[in-house]
Amino acid sequence: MATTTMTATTTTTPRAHRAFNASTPPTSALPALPSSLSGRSSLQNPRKSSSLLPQTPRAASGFARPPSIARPQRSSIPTQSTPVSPTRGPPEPRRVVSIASFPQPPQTTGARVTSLPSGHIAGENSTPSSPGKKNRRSSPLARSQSGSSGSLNGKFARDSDVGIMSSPISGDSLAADIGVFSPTDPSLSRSRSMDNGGDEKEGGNIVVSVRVRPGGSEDDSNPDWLVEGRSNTVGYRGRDGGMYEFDNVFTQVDDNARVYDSCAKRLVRRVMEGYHGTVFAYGMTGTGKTFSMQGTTSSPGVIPLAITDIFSYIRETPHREFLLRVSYLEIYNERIHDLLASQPGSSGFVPLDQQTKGEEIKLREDPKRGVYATPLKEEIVQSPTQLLRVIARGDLARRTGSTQFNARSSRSHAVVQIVVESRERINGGGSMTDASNRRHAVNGGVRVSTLSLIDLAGSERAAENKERRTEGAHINRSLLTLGTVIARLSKDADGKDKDGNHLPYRDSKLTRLLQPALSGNSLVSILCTIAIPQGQTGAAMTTNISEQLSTLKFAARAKNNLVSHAKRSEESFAGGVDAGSRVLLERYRAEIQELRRELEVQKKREEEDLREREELAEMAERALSEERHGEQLLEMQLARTALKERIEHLNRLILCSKSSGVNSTRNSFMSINTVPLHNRQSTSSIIPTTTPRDSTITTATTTVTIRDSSLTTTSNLSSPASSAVSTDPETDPTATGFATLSVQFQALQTDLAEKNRYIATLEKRLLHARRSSQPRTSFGTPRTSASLDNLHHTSPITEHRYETILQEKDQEIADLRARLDDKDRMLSALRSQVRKRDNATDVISRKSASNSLRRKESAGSSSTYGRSRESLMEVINGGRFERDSVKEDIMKGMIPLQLQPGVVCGSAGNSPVGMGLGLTRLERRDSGNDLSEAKVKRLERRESRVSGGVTSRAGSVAGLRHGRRSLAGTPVVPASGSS
Ligand SMILES: Nc1ncnc2c1ncn2[C@@H]1O[C@H](COP(=O)(O)OP(=O)(O)OP(=O)(O)O)[C@@H](O)[C@H]1O
Repeated sequence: MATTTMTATTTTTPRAHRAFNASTPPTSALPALPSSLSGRSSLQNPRKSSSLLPQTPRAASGFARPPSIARPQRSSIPTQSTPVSPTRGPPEPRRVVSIASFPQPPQTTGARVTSLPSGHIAGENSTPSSPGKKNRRSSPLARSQSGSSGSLNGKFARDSDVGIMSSPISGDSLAADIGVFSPTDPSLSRSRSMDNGGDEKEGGNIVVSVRVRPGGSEDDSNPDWLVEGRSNTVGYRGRDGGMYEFDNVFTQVDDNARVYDSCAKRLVRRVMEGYHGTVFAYGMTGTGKTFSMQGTTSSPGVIPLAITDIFSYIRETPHREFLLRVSYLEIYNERIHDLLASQPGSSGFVPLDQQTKGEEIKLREDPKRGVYATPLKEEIVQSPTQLLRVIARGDLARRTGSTQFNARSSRSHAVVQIVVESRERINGGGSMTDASNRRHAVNGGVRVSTLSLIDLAGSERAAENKERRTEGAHINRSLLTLGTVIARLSKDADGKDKDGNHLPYRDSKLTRLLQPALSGNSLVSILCTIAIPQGQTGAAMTTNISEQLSTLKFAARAKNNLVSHAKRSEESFAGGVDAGSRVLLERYRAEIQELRRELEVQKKREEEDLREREELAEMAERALSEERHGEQLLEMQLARTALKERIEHLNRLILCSKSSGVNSTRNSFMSINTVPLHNRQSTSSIIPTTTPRDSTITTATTTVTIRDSSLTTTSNLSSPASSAVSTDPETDPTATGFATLSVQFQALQTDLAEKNRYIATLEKRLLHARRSSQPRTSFGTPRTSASLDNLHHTSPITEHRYETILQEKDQEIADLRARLDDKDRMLSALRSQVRKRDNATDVISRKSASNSLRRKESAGSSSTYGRSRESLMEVINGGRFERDSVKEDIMKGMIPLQLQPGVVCGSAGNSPVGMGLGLTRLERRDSGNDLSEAKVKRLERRESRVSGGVTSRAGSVAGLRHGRRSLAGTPVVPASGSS
């Protein structure tokens, strides 16, 4: 942005003490507050402690008060030296530099407005004085003059640090030509009272400072001006000039941090303690008011630094709780606008003609609140960042425009008001965010204080632009009113002029708004900004110098006339707080308590709800678990039943395999086999568990036994003697064998039916188990599925058990099926045997008939024998055997002949095969088979021989006899012998 000649050439920007970023406020601890203003040593300021600085001698006391501001008093400079404060320790040795030693100004002083008289401004032989600010404050000019020899040496001394060429002037001439306006001793004493922390004293709460803006050129010097930061003096040697002393004089090199520390920091702290405070910047346009109040990112001004300090104070004061609210207004053309309510443009700078005017704010007066603007938006802020953002928003809405001296001139008075409410806390040490600490906060009074930070619009004498002129007129009028009010203020007449007349606060909105501060209810810090005129000539220079002098005079009046008897604000208590009270802290506290109560109620309600929900969930869970339990019970029952049945079944099997008499004796065999299988359970209880493999073996054994029984029947074929017996079931062992087979058959039938039933039951249950588990895994509702999942996931053992049971069932079914097959085979074998038995019976009966016939024939008739033989062969070959298999078996000798159990015979006519008594199992003998074959062949051969010759007939008969004897059980005699 372009600047005017005054600003565009600025090259030396003071460096900030600390970096500052509005978006990221410093969080680190701020430097400790100075204990008192007077306590600051000049050593803290490098500039002031610089040995290069021209040192002014100290005066013992201040100046006498000038009779009028318009005409500064001439040299009534005391000569005694400055007393050393006992509290400050030994004074710092100072190099006394007389202003007379300054180099002479150039002779061509066209730029200088006035001709300064020659002479010394400071004595060379001044005594060292304390560097303390307090001492320095006490009439620097007086000090300088008291230390001087009374005359200026005619030389100019260059204050290299300040950059001001000072003209050597005599004290008298200085007194005559420079308007020396100094706050007199009484006001200084009041200033000191604030420095010492005496907050109840009448004076001392007004701080007036002057800041000199750096010039545009490298050589900021102007021999007509004296700016003495060390002695807080500023003077002009020209016409209407004078030397002024203030609480603070900031030179061109002083930065914003130093300005804040010296003129606002303590005031801010006092505000936090409950005092009202006002800081405002006054000066001609372009002299650095906004720069001082707002600052820049690299050099934050009074407002951001105050905000930082406010929050630092809150952090450091745990025994109180605070509430901050901020408002931001501007007085533009004598109208008040709420800068927080207006909507600025998206860009930072909004031209005046584009800016919308917000609702006009009226000023009201209240005995408690004083003068206040309404309606005004107040925002409650909780952090420095938030507060800075709010103010930055207001800055964007502020009216600015270009003036001759400032490209972006503030065309309005801007007032930031920060209301601080605070209240003591009973437990002091806790955190504000700690709920328990907040709960224990004492219900004490709330203290309300206001910090007003005001950036006034700059006064401007001449403006070319009409709009600027209008604005300037308003600005100037309000500033004039302000000056008038301050000029007419009387320390002794409370809020009235010395004649007792009311002060014209109402003549402008600015003075109206500042009334509480100006009338003494507030601590006040006034920062007046000036710029040493440079590069101007003629009327412009004259005007400019006049403006700067006017500012100095204003500052001098303020310092001289302003009175503050600010008291710490009273605490207002909760009892008196109504809904419209300003004490928001109390209202909020009440609201918070109310909300907390509501929260408690809500919490209780939620807890009840939760409890109810939990109960419901518990019930539902219980129902679900009952259902699940029922299912589990059912499954367990099924499993148990299946297991029981399996045990029973196994027991049954065991009993079968373990029956002691089954394989030992015939009787036991018979007794076992005659007892139906299903009735054997009574003896099973004593038998331990066995395996299915055992049962299979047992079954196989049984099968063999049955086969043995069938052999009995077959053996009867060649035993005519026993055939008669065998027809009698009571006595004939063969008949007994038939009965056994029949009983066995029945028992097996029964067992088979039982097994079938058992298999059917198992299959049914298996089907049921699969059906009940299938929907849960694939088609079940989410809940059922979930319950199954629960079952599965929470009980893998159960799942595994079911798997095992199912596998066992399958295995069992397979076993049973295998056994069934065995039974089937047994049955078919039995059936086959039964049929064979029937056939055999038939054959035996036929054989008996044949034998009787042969006996008849053997009595002497060969024809009879021939018929008998034929009939035998007919029996054998004539197809009277119903089944070829039996015939073949007999023919091949596959079925050993057994007359009775235990007796095995070979074929007739051959050597005896052997006798085995007590054998229950007959094994096939190949020799026997061979014998049968041989026998048949022999018979065939003999048959051919019979047909061929008689001699062979006798042998055949003998053979037959032998065969009959064999069948009768007689010892076998070799056939050859008989023949
Ligand atoms: N101490 C300083 N150091 C560096 N630059 C400064 C200083 N004071 C003022 N300036 C610069 O001078 C210009 C004008 O300053 P500023 O806007 O603060 O003046 P002002 O008094 O507020 O003017 P107006 O009354 O017109 O608003 C700005 O560019 C600012 O940066």
